[in-house]
Amino acid sequence: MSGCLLVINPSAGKGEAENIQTEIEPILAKHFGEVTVKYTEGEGDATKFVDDAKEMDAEAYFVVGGDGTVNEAINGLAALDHPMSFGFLPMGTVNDLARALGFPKEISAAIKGLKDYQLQPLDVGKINDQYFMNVVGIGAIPHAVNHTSSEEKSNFGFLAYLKDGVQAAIKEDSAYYDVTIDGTTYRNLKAEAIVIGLTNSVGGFEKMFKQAKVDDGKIHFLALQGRNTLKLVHELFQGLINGDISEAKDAWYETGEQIKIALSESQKEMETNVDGDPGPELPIELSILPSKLSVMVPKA
Ligand SMILES: Nc1ncnc2c1ncn2[C@@H]1O[C@H](COP(=O)(O)OP(=O)(O)OP(=O)(O)O)[C@@H](O)[C@H]1O
Repeated sequence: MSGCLLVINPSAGKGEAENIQTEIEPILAKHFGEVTVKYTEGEGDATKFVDDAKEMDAEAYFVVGGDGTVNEAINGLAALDHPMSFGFLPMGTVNDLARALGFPKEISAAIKGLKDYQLQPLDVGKINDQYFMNVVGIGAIPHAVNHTSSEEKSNFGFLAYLKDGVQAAIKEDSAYYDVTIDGTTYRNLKAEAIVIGLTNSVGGFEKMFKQAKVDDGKIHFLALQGRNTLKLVHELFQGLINGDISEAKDAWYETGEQIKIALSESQKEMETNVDGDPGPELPIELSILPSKLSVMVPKA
């Protein structure tokens, strides 16, 4: 095993991703030897290119792009029995995984830090037949995210659109769920929104699951119940709730390794959002692949 496949999404990071190539390529060459560069052209390329890396017997697969590109890369790597080392430079607007891994905020500092990286084990989540690295949302929040254009998001800011979207969606999206966590089934759980996370950074907010570690082998499950959901969402995202989320009124927090979620009988369809993009409709089955990947983390 040697060499590195460097995959660049030229549309990420306001067109800056291409310029990054000249800076990162020599660093990767020093670590892994020969570097082969590929540019993505559209959806799914960062997943497909993992096959090329496997054929090359590459030691590392490195992507430059936003969370969408990182999620695609993870979908390719997690399907391998023995994935090669994974690296990335966060060029998106949210960069949840980089936040969770404690990357420096400045991209130049992240590049510098990769001269002397460390390999961090990383859990990967599975939802039905796809993989996720960070978050699955169900109910009011994904409804708001899935139905808001990116212009609206950047014009009004994340919290503003979330607030409006959640407010509108809560009226119609309060639903009853059957949830099975590690073999125990809870029936007719009423919830306005469900958030499932693997790391402490959800949608750019770093205090949602304070105690979550990227390699704790756990899925963190939070159901928000009651009329105060909107207030609770706000407080959680702002980190206003002290201590454990499980102490919060109207919130039900659990962790598990296998989680099934279905709508209780005869209800309408319910959509999900997976790592920021629309995901499968319910029912869903989630599981955790503990320390499935080894990810390059820049040294501070
Ligand atoms: N050459 C290209 N031109 C335009 N779009 C591309 C190209 N290559 C990949 N894409 C698209 O870019 C998307 C991923 O973008 P990116 O990595 O910036 O993630 P993101 O989720 O938009 O990030 P964020 O929301 O954090 O800014 C994929 O959906 C893919 O279809």
